Amino acid sequence: MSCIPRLRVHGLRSAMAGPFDLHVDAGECVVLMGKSGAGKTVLLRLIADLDPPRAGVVELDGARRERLSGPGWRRRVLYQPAEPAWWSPVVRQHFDGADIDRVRAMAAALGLPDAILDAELMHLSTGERQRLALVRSLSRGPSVLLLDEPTASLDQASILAYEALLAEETGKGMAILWVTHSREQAGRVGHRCLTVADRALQSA
Ligand SMILES: Nc1ncnc2c1ncn2[C@@H]1O[C@H](COP(=O)(O)OP(=O)(O)OP(=O)(O)O)[C@@H](O)[C@H]1O
Repeated sequence: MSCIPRLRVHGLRSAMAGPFDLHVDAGECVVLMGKSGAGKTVLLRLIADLDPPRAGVVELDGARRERLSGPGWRRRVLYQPAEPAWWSPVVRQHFDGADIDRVRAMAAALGLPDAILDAELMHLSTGERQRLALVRSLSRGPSVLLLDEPTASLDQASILAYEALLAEETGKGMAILWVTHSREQAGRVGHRCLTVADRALQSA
């Protein structure tokens, strides 16, 4: 088995945050916790190359981020914000090019009806949109998924289904960095837990 981590972050900093050093192995789920305003979203956005880093290295399977285009990197290292964006009125329009049978299966696993693909986003609940955001993320086959409080609007049964679907994906090798405020959730899903404070990682 390779000892190169799926995701390696070394000395990553922006003008106002860091340095951050961490790694996530293939098939691993690392939980990020910390007070509101601690810098968790800032870290995920730096890793996804959505905000410009001032220094540091980010590698995917040993290859530096600079070797890929920005969009190419973000397809492999996919950031799912706490409030995911939708750019077309109908759900199905966000799944162009996706394996629609797999999309249907994932939606069903999250308790969403088949007909939801033809629904208008403005008619869906926050929790339905939050579950669809995960289906959309997974349908793109990322190597690393950066999840920012992804289950904040869900009931307990939906949360457990959401976690189970992600456990299947880590079982196939996907790596996850998962921001949550729930200690119970961290205990269920996290192989390891890191804490962010004052816009930097706290040492364990
Ligand atoms: N682009 C920016 N420029 C300046 N300050 C920023 C920027 N983005 C975030 N911040 C600040 O950095 C701090 C950390 O924000 P961040 O969104 O990472 O917090 P968080 O840990 O994700 O909090 P929460 O749990 O509430 O989502 C906050 O004080 C925020 O105002």
